[in-house]
Amino acid sequence: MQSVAGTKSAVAPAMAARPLAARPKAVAAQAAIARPSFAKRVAQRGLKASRVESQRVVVVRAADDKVVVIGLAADSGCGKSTFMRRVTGIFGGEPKPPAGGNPDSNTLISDMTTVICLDDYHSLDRNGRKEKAVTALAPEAQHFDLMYEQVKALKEGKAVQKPIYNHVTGLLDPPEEIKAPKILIIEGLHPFYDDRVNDLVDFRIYLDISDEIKFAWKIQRDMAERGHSLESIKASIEARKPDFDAYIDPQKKKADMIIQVLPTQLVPDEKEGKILRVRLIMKDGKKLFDPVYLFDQGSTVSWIPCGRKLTCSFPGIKMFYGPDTYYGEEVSVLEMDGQFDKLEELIYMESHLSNTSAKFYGEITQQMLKNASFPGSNNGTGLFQTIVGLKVREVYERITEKEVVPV
Ligand SMILES: Nc1ncnc2c1ncn2[C@@H]1O[C@H](COP(=O)(O)OP(=O)(O)OP(=O)(O)O)[C@@H](O)[C@H]1O
Ligand SMILES: O=C(CO)[C@H](O)[C@H](O)COP(=O)(O)O
Repeated sequence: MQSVAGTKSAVAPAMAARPLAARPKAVAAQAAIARPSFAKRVAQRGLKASRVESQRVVVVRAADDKVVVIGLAADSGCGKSTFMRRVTGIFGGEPKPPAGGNPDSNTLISDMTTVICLDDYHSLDRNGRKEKAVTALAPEAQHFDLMYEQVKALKEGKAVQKPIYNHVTGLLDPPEEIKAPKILIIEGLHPFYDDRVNDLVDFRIYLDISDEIKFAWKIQRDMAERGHSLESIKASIEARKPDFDAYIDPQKKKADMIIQVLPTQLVPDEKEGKILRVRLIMKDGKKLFDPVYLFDQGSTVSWIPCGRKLTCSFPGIKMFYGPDTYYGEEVSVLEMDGQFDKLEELIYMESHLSNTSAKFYGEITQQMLKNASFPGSNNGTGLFQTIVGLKVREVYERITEKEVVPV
């Protein structure tokens, strides 16, 4: 079966839904010429027409079969797990590892989504990396051929036997069966590194955490929760840095949306990562989603929402929105510096945002309140992760032409 869902020429739903009579005459004429063979193909394969394009008909798989692939790239310890909980929560169901499987599985399955961790495609286990003196970020420590074959197979609706990298033992465990979900999320270090894998991804997200903040979060987790020493955390960050710069960071250029987390500008020399300046960088002109805007699309807006309608203690909140360029591409940027005092008052800010992909007034605030215990819920990380989660839903709906009922 053919699929155009992974290409940039993916069908615009508005066009697909447009009746022939409403289309320009020349296009309708081409459609008439193309119709017999097309109808034959539809009958033979159970396909449906989606677009008539200059003398040829592009056919997509029946909407029921489509697997939408979402990629999330970030370094370790940058909040991927938290982000995934926010995204999958939008689709409902509790994400769980495959039932009855390996207790150290990295996979999370819920009603509509399956999240696979690309660490499972490490070709070298912990000992192998030590022997070859390479980090887990190096391309030679990944099995990109298998990653490509399996993501492709899942996208085609087939089940795969995916390896498991066991983070407890540092070994590669026997594989687990993964069935094709509606939404496949591939998260990890290299979702966009290999062009073949990258081309299979419908929507690309990159979490860009600045060194200072990454360090603060790592200390918080690895010292407090995993008993590592400050020195060992510093050494591990330093050891990974050259490969991070060479292989992981450049992937952000390919992302559709980037969540950039920086130290605040509201408090001079705040380095503990308690108050954050978070930027949502959204590529313009994409067919599968619309960038969010504040007040007026395309304008440059600075806004301090604190006052009678939004309670702010020191240092307050500063919002920014405007057009920009990112590695030579046009983007829209939405920025939030500071943090909320009362999460329920977020509704005030939400009411000034447009193109959020929320299905009802207050959906963002509702999601944020539901996940209030997650890290980052009082700042731009939680807010923008929630918005990106709604964009994942929008992308899914545009590709499949199916509506997701909000949970
Ligand atoms: N938005 C946030 N604000 C504050 N702290 C955060 C935020 N997101 C994550 N953290 C902290 O950073 C640490 C790492 O987060 P998390 O485990 O979600 O990252 P990860 O990318 O999934 O890591 P890994 O790939 O190593 O498993 C956690 O201790 C978490 O509390
Ligand atoms: O970058 C990582 C995860 O994203 C890990 O460092 C990598 O997967 C190796 O894991 P471990 O340190 O458990 O052997």
